[in-house]
Amino acid sequence: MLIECDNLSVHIGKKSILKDISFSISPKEIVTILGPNGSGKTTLFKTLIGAITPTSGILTKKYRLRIGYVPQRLHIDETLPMTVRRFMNLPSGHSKKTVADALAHAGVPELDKQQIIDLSGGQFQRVLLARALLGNPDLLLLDEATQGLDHRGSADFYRQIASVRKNLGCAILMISHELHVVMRQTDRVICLNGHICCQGEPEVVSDSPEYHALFGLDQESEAALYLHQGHHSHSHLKQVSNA
Ligand SMILES: Nc1ncnc2c1ncn2[C@@H]1O[C@H](COP(=O)(O)OP(=O)(O)OP(=O)(O)O)[C@@H](O)[C@H]1O
Repeated sequence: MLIECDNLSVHIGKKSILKDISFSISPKEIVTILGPNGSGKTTLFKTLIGAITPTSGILTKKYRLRIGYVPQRLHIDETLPMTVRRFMNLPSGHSKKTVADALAHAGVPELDKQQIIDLSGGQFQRVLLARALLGNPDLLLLDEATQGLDHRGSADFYRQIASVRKNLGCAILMISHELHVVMRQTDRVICLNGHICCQGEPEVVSDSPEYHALFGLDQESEAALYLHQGHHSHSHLKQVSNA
């Protein structure tokens, strides 16, 4: 077990933001957090990295757990010329090989001399991913890392994430709005709306009434479309667990 939340609650001022959150992440697992705007996803991430102290409950981390963080977006001043290699060496320097390896794992080995402002959205997200890999994380947190990418760009990015897990063996916890795009690459989904509404394997969650209540029919039909494009059986699925 890398990280475990046991009945975690977070209040900011008098407002309850997260209530009775319990889940754990095992080594090499890919877990996706889904939730509508304002459901507490970012607050949960901030709590996991220690930027917010839970009001109650217990957060347990593996001794010396290394966490890599890929932010939703990062604003770079467009007047500031900066190559990818320089960006990768901020705030602290790394060997040329370490930077090259991280870019290769993120699927963009050729970008090191490029100017940051010339990168496409998808390339920049991969550079942010490479930067998060520099510390050789046990657990990678991705906060809506595909925001602004189209479906194909998002699907490509999630495939890259799956290959990072395969090649580097780190666990991945990511926030996404797109269950239908991410479901092939995720082991487990947690639906959050201040509390955990449901969690389980992606196909089970996408069929669950809790998920439908949270996301409505649009997501339902899109998820069904993606699900039935694949050739798999539903018979082996585990039960969804309700919190
Ligand atoms: N520092 C803060 N002070 C007061 N309220 C806050 C603070 N941070 C978050 N909140 C509130 O907590 C709730 C959850 O916010 P959070 O950013 O965690 O949600 P989210 O699921 O990440 O949303 P989004 O999908 O829009 O990014 C919101 O109602 C937000 O207004």
